[in-house]
Amino acid sequence: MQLNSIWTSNKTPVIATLIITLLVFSTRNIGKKTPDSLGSIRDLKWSSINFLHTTDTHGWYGGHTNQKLYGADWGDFISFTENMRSIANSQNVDLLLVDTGDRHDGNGLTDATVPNGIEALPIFAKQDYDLVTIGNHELYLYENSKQEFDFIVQEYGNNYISSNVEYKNNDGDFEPFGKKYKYFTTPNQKARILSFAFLFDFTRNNEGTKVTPLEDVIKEKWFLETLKKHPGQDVDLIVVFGHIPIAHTWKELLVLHQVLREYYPETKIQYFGGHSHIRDFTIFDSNLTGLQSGRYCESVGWVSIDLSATGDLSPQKIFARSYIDFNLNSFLHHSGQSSIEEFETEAGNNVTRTINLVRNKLHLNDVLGHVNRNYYVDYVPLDHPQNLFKLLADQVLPTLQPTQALKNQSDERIFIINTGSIRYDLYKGPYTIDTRYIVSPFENEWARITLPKSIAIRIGPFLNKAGYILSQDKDNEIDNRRLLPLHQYSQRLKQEQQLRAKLEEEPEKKFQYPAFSPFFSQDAEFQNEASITRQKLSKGYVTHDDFGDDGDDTPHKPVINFPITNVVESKQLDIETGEHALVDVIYYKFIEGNILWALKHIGYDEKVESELYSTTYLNQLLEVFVQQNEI
Ligand SMILES: O=c1ccn([C@@H]2O[C@H](COP(=O)(O)O)[C@@H](O)[C@H]2O)c(=O)[nH]1
Ligand SMILES: [Zn+2]
Ligand SMILES: [Zn+2]
Repeated sequence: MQLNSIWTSNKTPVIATLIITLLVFSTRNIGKKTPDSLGSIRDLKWSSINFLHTTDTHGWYGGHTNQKLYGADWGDFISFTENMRSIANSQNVDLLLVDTGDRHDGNGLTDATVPNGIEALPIFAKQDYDLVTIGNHELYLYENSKQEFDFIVQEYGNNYISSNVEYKNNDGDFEPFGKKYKYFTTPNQKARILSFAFLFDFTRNNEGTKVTPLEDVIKEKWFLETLKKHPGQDVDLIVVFGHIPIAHTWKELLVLHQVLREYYPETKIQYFGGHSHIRDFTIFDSNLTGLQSGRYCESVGWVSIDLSATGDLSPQKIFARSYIDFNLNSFLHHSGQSSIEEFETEAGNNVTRTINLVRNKLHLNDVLGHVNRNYYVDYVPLDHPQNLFKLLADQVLPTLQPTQALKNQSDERIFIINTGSIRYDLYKGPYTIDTRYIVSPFENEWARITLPKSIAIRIGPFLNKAGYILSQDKDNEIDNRRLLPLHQYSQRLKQEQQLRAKLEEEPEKKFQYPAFSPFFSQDAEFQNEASITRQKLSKGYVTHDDFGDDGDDTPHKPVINFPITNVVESKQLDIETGEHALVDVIYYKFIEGNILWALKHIGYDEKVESELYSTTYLNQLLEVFVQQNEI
């Protein structure tokens, strides 16, 4: 495909798109990995410099085996990027690949091994990234940090950047994961790029590592000297890519923005973010935008920047963004290929083969049980019968028994789990070894404290009242942000409110905005008419960002994310006993700091000592439950 036709792609006739789509469907092999929707795909806008971005992959390199919408695997992604690089080279523009961390925890491919990641990281590293950095999931366990330092940093060499995370070497000294920054020239356009990479202010890293908050780094000598060494006239673009949300509500990049603009008042700057698992694009100023590209190999982010654009322009004239669904329909479309044979590359196919071998070796498809219907993290409200937390709280957690004899065991128990410990929906169908890690990969043991009932019942509500952004208690180093899956605070909620408001303001547009979920509206008429207008679309991301709502490469019926609380409780209490009765409070050891923080703020001054309650991980408990019950 000629780049010219891509540049003018907005004018591409619908018929051409349909022909390509039909061709795509008629090719061998592809059906099993492509979504059923025949909806048209919005083209990418290419420019002088272009980026493909992944983040928070969490080991999903085998693709989503039961969701065709995200059915491509890492081998397909490698074929895609090879195709895209060819387009870029043929048009003498640049294409750079960026990843912003979190490669562990969330899929059998990474977590069913000891140490976790030992099979998945070499697969990830087959992708030829230009810029790679670290996420918090590379830092919980020392063994993962060591893999990162010994393997990923070595694999990517000068392309691995971390401006604020360090590793303790054999001499006991801290040295950066990779380089602290990179200044380089792009191969085709010869653009001069200065690049930094930051992790958010993460405090639960293992002792073999060190995270310096961004707010401190920007005062450090090396950082300021680097800015001075590369003044504005020597820099065509600054790229800051990091494991930090790009949302306006997140302070760190705003702080960085102030400093960068002092030194580079007019230089074009692009942020790439991560961690909160959403698609998002934000405008910081007319020459600075941020892109965030979702999670779990559901999305590949795209941003293109016109480096030649000068003058007082709106950011829309300089930057363009897209969120590409991680499937072969999208990959073929954007690479301009009409058949799988043309699209696939040798390197991509080799990686697909390796993934299949590893999945078989790890028995990820082995069936352990069966689930009769879907259970969702947040596509339904917390009290809905198909809410996964409701299933856990009502039925699964009460089956947990202590793994050892405990003194003074109470018949009354309250279980508290942080909702962030559940990573993904539980789908109808076979419950496999893979499912075990997809739903909850963490190997968190359970702790118990015994408290008067009047106190015990206040912990959960107190933690749920603690806000997300403002909940840090620096004195105690407690950060309640960790309790909740961050996408709950995503742009999506804000945007949905905007959409609702829009519907109210412009009732005539009502049916242009489909219902957000089957549970959103009680209005049957709305449901029926909306479903007529969207019958051709599959359910998926509908992203509303600072550039509007046309960023998703594939139009979808939107899903809603209902608000969920920081923690969910399961209570086994006796209404006959009084407020002084002793209750066992059982929680993951992982959130003990938060529990003690809540007790302190509730005003409970007694000394509390926790004991090990159980070594049965939540995913083991769930697995036995699925095997023994019809759910
Ligand atoms: O052992 C653990 C480690 C982490 N969590 C939860 O995970 C999320 C953070 O994941 P991101 O992918 O970085 O967003 C956070 O909510 C932690 O509480 C856990 O539950 N157990
Ligand atoms: Zn993540
Ligand atoms: Zn993260």
